[in-house]
Amino acid sequence: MQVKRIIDGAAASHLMEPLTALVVKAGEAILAVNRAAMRVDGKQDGSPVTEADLAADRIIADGLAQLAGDIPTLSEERTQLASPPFRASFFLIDPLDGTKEFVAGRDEFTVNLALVTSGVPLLGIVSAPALGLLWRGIVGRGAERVGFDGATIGAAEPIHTRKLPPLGEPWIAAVSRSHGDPRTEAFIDHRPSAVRKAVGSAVKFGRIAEGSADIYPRFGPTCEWDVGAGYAVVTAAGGSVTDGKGGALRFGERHDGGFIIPEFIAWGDPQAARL
Ligand SMILES: Nc1ncnc2c1ncn2[C@@H]1O[C@H](COP(=O)(O)O)[C@@H](OP(=O)(O)O)[C@H]1O
Ligand SMILES: [Mg+2]
Repeated sequence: MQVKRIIDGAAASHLMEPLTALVVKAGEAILAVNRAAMRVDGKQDGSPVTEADLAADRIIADGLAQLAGDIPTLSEERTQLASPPFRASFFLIDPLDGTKEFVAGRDEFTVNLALVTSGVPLLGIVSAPALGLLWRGIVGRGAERVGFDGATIGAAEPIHTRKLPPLGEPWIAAVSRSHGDPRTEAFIDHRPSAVRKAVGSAVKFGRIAEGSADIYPRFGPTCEWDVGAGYAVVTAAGGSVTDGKGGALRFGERHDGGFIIPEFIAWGDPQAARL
């Protein structure tokens, strides 16, 4: 029987640099694709997939096999190969999050990579290749923002979420540019002084983690690979990510092969979750 590996925070910290290099390499492959000439296919769920999604997925799959081949992986582009539930540690990957942004020629798309242990994201990297910026963190060990140019990775800068501004002062709600929904709108409408900021993909989690946005509510469905890496980064930076009612989220544990997260809220200031 295969021994299932449990990666803790200390072991995860040894993986952070090689995983960062891998995510940056996947981003280079995405940027190398000519968006004007590429083919855009539709997936069964209606979302687009391009050669860039597949190229990034291949690089990450090969890299993870070399780096930690005994840890299972769940990728958006390879769900048929996954065998949930994942009880120990597994990698959770969205090789190109915000494909609609990418196809539309905008810059807010990301490579998301999380290491989940016992149902909870522990390590996360959210990389925005076209912005030359990534956000990364390990829960309990802090979060960082790192600039990069091609394969050259700059110095890491510690980041922290910010406290919710005092009552009456404006605060920023990050919202999807491509997938609005009425319940998210109502949630924000109920909170006075909230200013909406449309941001594509998991860049929203990065903005919460660095303290330039306060809340990212999402009352429409996303998938576990859209959220796992951002969950770890925001939590490591001092925030929290909950279900729509403030309860815990779990990852990789569903038996039915579904990976939908019906709703979640990322909070920069965990105290604000009580608002
Ligand atoms: N109805 C739905 N069901 C599942 N996931 C959805 C969805 N609508 C949007 N998403 C997810 O939201 C992501 C885009 O986020 P945003 O709207 O914040 O830019 C998409 O990621 P992909 O681009 O990787 O497919 C997609 O997976
Ligand atoms: Mg996605």
